[in-house]
Amino acid sequence: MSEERVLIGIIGGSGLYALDNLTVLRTVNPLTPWGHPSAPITIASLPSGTQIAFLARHGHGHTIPPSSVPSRANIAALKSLGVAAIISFSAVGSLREEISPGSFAIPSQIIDRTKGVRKGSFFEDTSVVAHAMFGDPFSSKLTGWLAPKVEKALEEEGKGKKLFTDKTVVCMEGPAFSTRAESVMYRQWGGDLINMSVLPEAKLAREAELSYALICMATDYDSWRPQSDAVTAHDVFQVLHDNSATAKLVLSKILDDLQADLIADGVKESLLQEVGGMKFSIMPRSVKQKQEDRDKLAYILPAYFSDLEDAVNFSPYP
Ligand SMILES: CSC[C@H]1O[C@H](OP(=O)(O)O)[C@H](O)[C@@H]1O
Ligand SMILES: Nc1ncnc2[nH]cnc12
Repeated sequence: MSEERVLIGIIGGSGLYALDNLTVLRTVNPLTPWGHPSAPITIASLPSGTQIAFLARHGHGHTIPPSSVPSRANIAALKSLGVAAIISFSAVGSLREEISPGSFAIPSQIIDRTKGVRKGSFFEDTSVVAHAMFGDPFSSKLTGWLAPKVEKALEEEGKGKKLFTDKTVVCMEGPAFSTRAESVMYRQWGGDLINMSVLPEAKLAREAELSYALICMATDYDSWRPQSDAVTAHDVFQVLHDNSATAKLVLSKILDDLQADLIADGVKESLLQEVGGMKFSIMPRSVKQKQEDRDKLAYILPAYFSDLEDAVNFSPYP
């Protein structure tokens, strides 16, 4: 398959609305069966020629609150462009003293504290039932690949920012921040970080068989520290700017390597381990499944739902 396919998707969260020093090739705004993404997606090229797709989760100008992010359209749109791996960024609160604001973290687990108001599955409202495997909600191969590279990039930046791995992120509904009691409770539950964005994004990436990793940038200590004021949006904004500069630097140092490893022979067994993962998650075909629903799902999973011959030849691998 052509190396020009856009394999890497970047989702920018609060404070990360665009990437610098890239050549913008075009912007696209695919109309998916779940609507348009949060914002037009920028297809940009690194100096090496590596192309990436960048999407601002909250829209340009940050107009979309966490509960209203069109995550299904976002993931479906990235998949439609040929993206195979997503690196998603999130501004998070820290639930641990050692994860000071400015620190970076790549979590391995999620605790779901959203309230059921977000559409959380591509299969919702269809006649097709599926249960994605989600015990390990992030791509362990992609997070394992990222960790040493991000750590090295942070060291090279020289600002003393640390990277934490194997952490648990609590995803709350918002938009108000947690109460002090909730914040203390999340710590007791084993939460290390807190945001409002990783769900259903991570679940949808899994359903679309995309490798997905989250890079968290701590902006505050949430509200569990008895001696400190409870978090405010102002606290978050103060740290966002510096964090997003670091995120851009990290990306500039790792994207070419990621592209190379995604297209390297044999890597499909590792970095893209999610491909094929839905095979045993979807209930067997039944006459009760509506054709229109199968057609809709073919947008993200052509290998299982497209009745066209093309589907046989569709390769999710680069
Ligand atoms: C601006 S504070 C709360 C807001 O920030 C985080 O956004 P994102 O994950 O997109 O960086 C958090 O999840 C909340 O949506
Ligand atoms: N304390 C916090 N709670 C939820 N989301 C956040 N994003 C940044 N800080 C946060």
